[in-house]
Amino acid sequence: MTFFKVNNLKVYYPIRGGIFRRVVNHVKAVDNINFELKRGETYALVGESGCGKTTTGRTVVGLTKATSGEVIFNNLDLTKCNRKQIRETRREIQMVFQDPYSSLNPKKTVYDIVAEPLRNFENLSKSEEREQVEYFMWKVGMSRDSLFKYPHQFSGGQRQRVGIARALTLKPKIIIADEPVSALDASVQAQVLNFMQDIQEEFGLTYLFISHDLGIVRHMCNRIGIMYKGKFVEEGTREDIYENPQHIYTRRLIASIPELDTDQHQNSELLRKNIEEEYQKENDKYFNEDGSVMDLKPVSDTHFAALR
Ligand SMILES: Nc1ncnc2c1ncn2[C@@H]1O[C@H](COP(=O)(O)OP(=O)(O)OP(=O)(O)O)[C@@H](O)[C@H]1O
Repeated sequence: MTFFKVNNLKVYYPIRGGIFRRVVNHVKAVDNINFELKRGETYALVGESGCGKTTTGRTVVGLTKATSGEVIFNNLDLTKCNRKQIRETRREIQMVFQDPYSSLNPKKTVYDIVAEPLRNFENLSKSEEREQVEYFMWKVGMSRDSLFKYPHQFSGGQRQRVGIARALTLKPKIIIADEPVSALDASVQAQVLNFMQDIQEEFGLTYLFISHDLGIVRHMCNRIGIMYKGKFVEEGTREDIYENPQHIYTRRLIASIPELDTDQHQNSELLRKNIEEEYQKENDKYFNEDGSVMDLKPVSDTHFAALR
C-alpha cells in the first residue's frame, strides 16, 4: 500500500490583467512534481525562495488547491475525495508553520490554541480535553502554568513548541514542517530540531521538511528533493545529494553552505567559481531554450533505488 505519494502535481496561480481582470497568464508555482514519503522518514524539500516549496506543503495539507495531479495518502487521492474522506484523512497530515510569531492567534490563550484541533475533530468532555492539552504541552516541554498565557508572553522557540503541540493533538501520521526554525535564533534552532527528532520516534511521525538551508537539512533528513522554479531538478538520499550532486543547481546550493568556508576557504572559493562558470556555459544541459527548468527524467532513478 502506498503510504504517501505526490504524482504530477501542478499548482498554477492565475495572473489577472486588464479592466475585466481576465486571466492573462499563470505563475507556475509547482510544475509537475513527483515524490514519495516512506513511513517514518524525514524527506526534505529544498530550494531557494520562490521555488514552490511552501505551495507544495500547503497543497498537501489542503490549504491550497491543486491545478492538477494527485496527492495519494493511504491509497486515497486527497485532491479528489469527498468532504467526509477529507475530514478523516486531513487530520492525519498536520502543518507546522514557519513563523511562530504570526502563526499563533495572539488573542487566544495557549490552552485554546492547542485545544482547537481537538474541538474541531473530536467530541471530548472538558476534563478529557484538559488532560490531552496538558499531556501534549508536557511532551513539548512546556509547564502547566504556561497554559493560560498568551503567545506574546513566550520566546520564539517556546512558541514553536506550542505550534508543534497543536499539530500533535490529533496524532497525525505526517507533519509538514515549513521552515520550522528559520525565524529562530541559531542557538534555539538546534534545540527545536533535536526535539523534533525526539518526538518523531516517539510518535512515529513522518516529516516533510521544507527548508532553504542545506546545512539544517543535512542534520535532519534521510532523502532530499531539490526544487528550482517549480520543478524537481534532483532527488536522492542525503549521501547522493551531499557527496555526489548531479544537477548544477544542487552543486551551487551545496557550494554556498557557509560551513564549507571554515577549513577550506580557498578551495570552496575555487569550487564556487568553477560551478558558476559551468552554470553560465552549460545552461543548455539543464534548462530549456526559454530558460525554464528541464523536467527531471526519469522522475528519479535514485528515488526508486532508495525505495527498493
Ligand atoms: N497566493 C499566490 N498567488 C500568486 N502567486 C503566488 C501565491 N503564493 C505563491 N505565489 C508564487 O508562487 C511561487 C512559489 O511560491 P512559494 O511560496 O511556494 O515558494 P517557496 O519556495 O516556499 O518560497 P519561500 O521560501 O520564500 O516561502 C512564487 O513565485 C510566488 O510568488
